[in-house]
Amino acid sequence: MGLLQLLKGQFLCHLLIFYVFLVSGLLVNLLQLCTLPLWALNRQLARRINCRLGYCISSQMVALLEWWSGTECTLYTDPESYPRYGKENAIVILNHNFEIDFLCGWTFCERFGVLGTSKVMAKKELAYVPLIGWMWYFQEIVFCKRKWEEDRRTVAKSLQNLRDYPENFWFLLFCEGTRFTEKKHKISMEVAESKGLPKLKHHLLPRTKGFCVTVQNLRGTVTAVYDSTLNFRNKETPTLRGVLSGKKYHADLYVRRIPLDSVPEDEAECAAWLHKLYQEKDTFQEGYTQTGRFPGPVVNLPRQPWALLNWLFWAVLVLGPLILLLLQLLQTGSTLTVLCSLAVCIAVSGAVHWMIGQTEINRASSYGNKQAPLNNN
Ligand SMILES: CC/C=C\C/C=C\C/C=C\C/C=C\C/C=C\C/C=C\CCC(=O)SCCNC(=O)CCNC(=O)[C@H](O)C(C)(C)COP(=O)(O)OP(=O)(O)OC[C@H]1O[C@@H](n2cnc3c(N)ncnc32)[C@H](O)[C@@H]1OP(=O)(O)O
Ligand SMILES: CCCCCCCCCCCCCCCC(=O)OC[C@@H](O)COP(=O)(O)O
Repeated sequence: MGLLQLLKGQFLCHLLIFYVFLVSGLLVNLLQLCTLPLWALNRQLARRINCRLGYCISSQMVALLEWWSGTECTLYTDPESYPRYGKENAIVILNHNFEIDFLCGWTFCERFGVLGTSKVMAKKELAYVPLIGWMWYFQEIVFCKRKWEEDRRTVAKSLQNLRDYPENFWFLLFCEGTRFTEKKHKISMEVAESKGLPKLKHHLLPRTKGFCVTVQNLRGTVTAVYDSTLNFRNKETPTLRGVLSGKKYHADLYVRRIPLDSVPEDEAECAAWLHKLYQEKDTFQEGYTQTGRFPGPVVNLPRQPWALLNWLFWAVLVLGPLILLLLQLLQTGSTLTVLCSLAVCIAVSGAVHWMIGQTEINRASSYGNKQAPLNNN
């Protein structure tokens, strides 16, 4: 093991990375808060500023994946569709099997220049995650409670807001609604059976309402659906803790561009269209399991330096004062101040632990663990 690899496993390094993330993230959140009056004066400018501020936070996680862990991301897609990526508004549909799938999604956003504007239909609980959740508020992320009676109005309203968004965006939907577990899979396949739908091997049965309401509200704004299927080489199950410890993974993403015009307008037909899409996705996953690759040619997509440069900028800005403070502490600090500093370190590492915990499947919600009543329209 090289020295660098040894360093990457050290707790102190993790603490420093998280310190930069935490302090810069709080500064960015504060700047975002300062843009509040601007929303009333010039909404489009406020949005553009918040995209860039949000980028300062999310790209740190991308830098962690691309530059710290060295994870490689390979894109399988049709070369004719490729030039459109990042140059149009799109709804992205992704399987939800991995703890870092959102991070791989962000990496692709970064490579196509839409990281700052990337959107997702996220569970409401994530709105309260410090830094990321707060940043999302200013990025006009669509939150749902996964209770259709409550979501149908709020989700449609948030989607309507995106209709005059000033920059190209990708709107991510994990239609399965929750991460894949064996138990959730078994239950959702019982639902599939009761609805007379074919069983899926690698996916949960998709929840169709969020997709249909998205298509309804973003028709005319979004031009395509990017049907994306993610998998990792060597049957790896990547984790954010692994990434933080410098473990290198290899992600493969298969993307099909489907013009939005070919998605039916009628709700029942739209739902049936989505079920059929998931049956096809299941075939691609099965193919990957058998052959270790997706169909279609590979597009070479090198990582960009911007995420790393952004991290270096914030590191210089916030680590400088920390080093000065620590030196002062060593020279003049009483036992009490040294103990207080230790307590701060422990609090910071507790915060890391809690935030990373949000990504862990073994701490996933119980959503999908029991059959919701059928026909809850
Ligand atoms: C070129 C490169 C391309 C791509 C790059 C890839 C990606 C990059 C893109 C963007 C990146 C952006 C951001 C990423 C960063 C971070 C994201 C991180 C995390 C956020 C993700 C989440 O939080 S996921 C959870 C929240 N989201 C969702 O749930 C969305 C999907 N859900 C829905 O659509 C739901 O319908 C709903 C939420 C709108 C409403 O929920 P509710 O529970 O009320 O659902 P339903 O009404 O749909 O449920 C009842 C129907 O479901 C049937 N049923 C009952 N039990 C089950 C069961 N166990 N399993 C399946 N189905 C079940 C029931 O029969 C009802 O059926 P109907 O036929 O009546 O609908
Ligand atoms: C650069 C330093 C990085 C330090 C680590 C910071 C960690 C912050 C991570 C917080 C990001 C949280 C995003 C989690 C997304 C996610 O995976 O949500 C799951 C939901 O879809 C479904 O939830 P569930 O029903 O529970 O499966």
